[in-house]
Amino acid sequence: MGSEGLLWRWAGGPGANQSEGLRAPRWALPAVPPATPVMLLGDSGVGKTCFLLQFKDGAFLSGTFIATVGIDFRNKVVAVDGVKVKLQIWDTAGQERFRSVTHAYYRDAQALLLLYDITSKMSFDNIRAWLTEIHEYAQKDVVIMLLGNKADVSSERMVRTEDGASLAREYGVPFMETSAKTGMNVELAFLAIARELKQRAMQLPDVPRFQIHDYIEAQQKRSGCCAFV
Ligand SMILES: Nc1nc2c(ncn2[C@@H]2O[C@H](COP(=O)(O)OP(=O)(O)OP(=O)(O)O)[C@@H](O)[C@H]2O)c(=O)[nH]1
Repeated sequence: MGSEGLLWRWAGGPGANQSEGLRAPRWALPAVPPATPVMLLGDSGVGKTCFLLQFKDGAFLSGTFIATVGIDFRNKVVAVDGVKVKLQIWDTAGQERFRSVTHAYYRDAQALLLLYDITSKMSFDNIRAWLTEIHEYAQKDVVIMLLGNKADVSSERMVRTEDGASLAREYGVPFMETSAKTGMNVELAFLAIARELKQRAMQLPDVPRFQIHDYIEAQQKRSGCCAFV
């Protein structure tokens, strides 16, 4: 699959400081995009790459599972109330052996989509460990959303929707079940994040704060789909 590129600290990832790390030849440096970094996290196999590809290209690659190596990224521009927000979405490797690579990117991320697989109890049980890591490495005010992916495979469900919702409530983060295969709630997850980040950036003292939970619930009601926030 064509990738927009592996992300290197010197190669202009958002927040990347070019005095850090390796120096690349001038021709190899992409322009630094004015993009908002969003990171996909979760165990290997929960569907992070598919989730990103569904959002970016509206496609789902079934069949062979090719684990991500290190970290990869794609850009997508979304419109929030007529204002363009460029998301740079980092697809991280869920495998333990790449953890030290992904840790290096946490602090630059403005939003984190944390996925588990509703057919894998272990991926759900590991969410607490992921949240501990997030609190250790990410910015204090990073936007976090919990997503129970593969909701299309209901016959193999091992994690109840209520359990996902309850864990999200415990940590005070919004929650949705999603499917990278059917596209269910994929765009909504990114739009809610983009809206939250845009509102934060433009927050005026007298204007009430944007409520991401309310936004997701309203959008779900409008589409007649399944809100669990
Ligand atoms: N049915 C179904 N299968 C999915 C869904 N999302 C991903 N898959 C499948 O799950 C497997 C793993 O998907 P990936 O997107 O590669 O998983 P990942 O989280 O990126 O894995 P790492 O790169 O190792 O971290 C693949 O075989 C996908 O086809 C989904 O929403 N529904």
